[in-house]
Amino acid sequence: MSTADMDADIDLAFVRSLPKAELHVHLEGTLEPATALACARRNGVSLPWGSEEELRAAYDFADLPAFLEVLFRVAGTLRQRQDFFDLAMDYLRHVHADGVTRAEVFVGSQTFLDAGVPIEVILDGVLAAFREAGEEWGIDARLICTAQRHREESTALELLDLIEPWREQVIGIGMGSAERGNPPSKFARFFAEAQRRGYRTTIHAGEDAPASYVVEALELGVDRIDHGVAVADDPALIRRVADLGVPLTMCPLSNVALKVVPTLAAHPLKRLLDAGVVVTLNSDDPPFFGGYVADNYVASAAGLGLTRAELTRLAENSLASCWAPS
Ligand SMILES: Nc1ncnc2[nH]cnc12
Ligand SMILES: [Zn+2]
Repeated sequence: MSTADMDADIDLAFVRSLPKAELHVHLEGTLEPATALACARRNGVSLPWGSEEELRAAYDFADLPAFLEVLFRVAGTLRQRQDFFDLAMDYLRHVHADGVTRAEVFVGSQTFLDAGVPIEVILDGVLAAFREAGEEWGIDARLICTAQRHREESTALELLDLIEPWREQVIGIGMGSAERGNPPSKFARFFAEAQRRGYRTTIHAGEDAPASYVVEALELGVDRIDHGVAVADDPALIRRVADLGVPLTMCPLSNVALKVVPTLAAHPLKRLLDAGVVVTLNSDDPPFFGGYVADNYVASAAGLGLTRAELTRLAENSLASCWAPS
């Protein structure tokens, strides 16, 4: 069998056999439609979708803001410690089967705090699941607390104070939500304060906004960039990101679903990988975008003609880019 033939049959089993880290996944974005509806019933939360079919039909997004509207609504069904525990266990069970040995998971607490859920219900539920999954499956799951950039910087700083009692159990601070109009520089004090407190930092940049947002993110001294698709538009920035070795946590299925790129074949991840950028593959919000982390590897391989060697490199990059002490 020629090398080309061997690479043509890349399948889920091969991808799952590669040890890998998932570095870009939002816990609330792992909520499956059936679970969301069950949580809504149990917690007395009303949703505009009455059935799983109706909810799945809503997963057709014009862009990032349209997706965020649905995500925040669906995430609002999570209210109890058990909801957070079960959600984290379900996600970790799935990605353990995908070959994930380390998961660094975003939790966007502000959505839940708005609904009156106490911070300890969120964090203790999630952290208990991380411990149990570690004991049960040997997976190393860690928590990254994220702030939402559509809010004022003061609210992000308040979040840092709120999570202070969990400082030793939170490995990093991130930032998501509506990118355009909310540039990284808006949160300069927040990221400086997070770094002063000893956290690693990461920020969504260059997903729904131009390369200049990634430049601003680099100025904040973040350790990783989430997405970074727009890096590909600027040759000087490609070189800079490659030279700095700042990893990009890319999410190809998310980028297609949110119309960041028209098709997987048009995704710049292979071009960036070829240019020496530390590219990693991740799922973002798996049930919303049609796939978990291994599905992102398989779909990218099919769309871009990635070889087994390239997929192996992407998996190796993910482990090298995680925040475990080396
Ligand atoms: N793709 C994404 N971009 C920004 N914020 C998010 N929150 C969850 N998914 C997100
Ligand atoms: Zn994301």
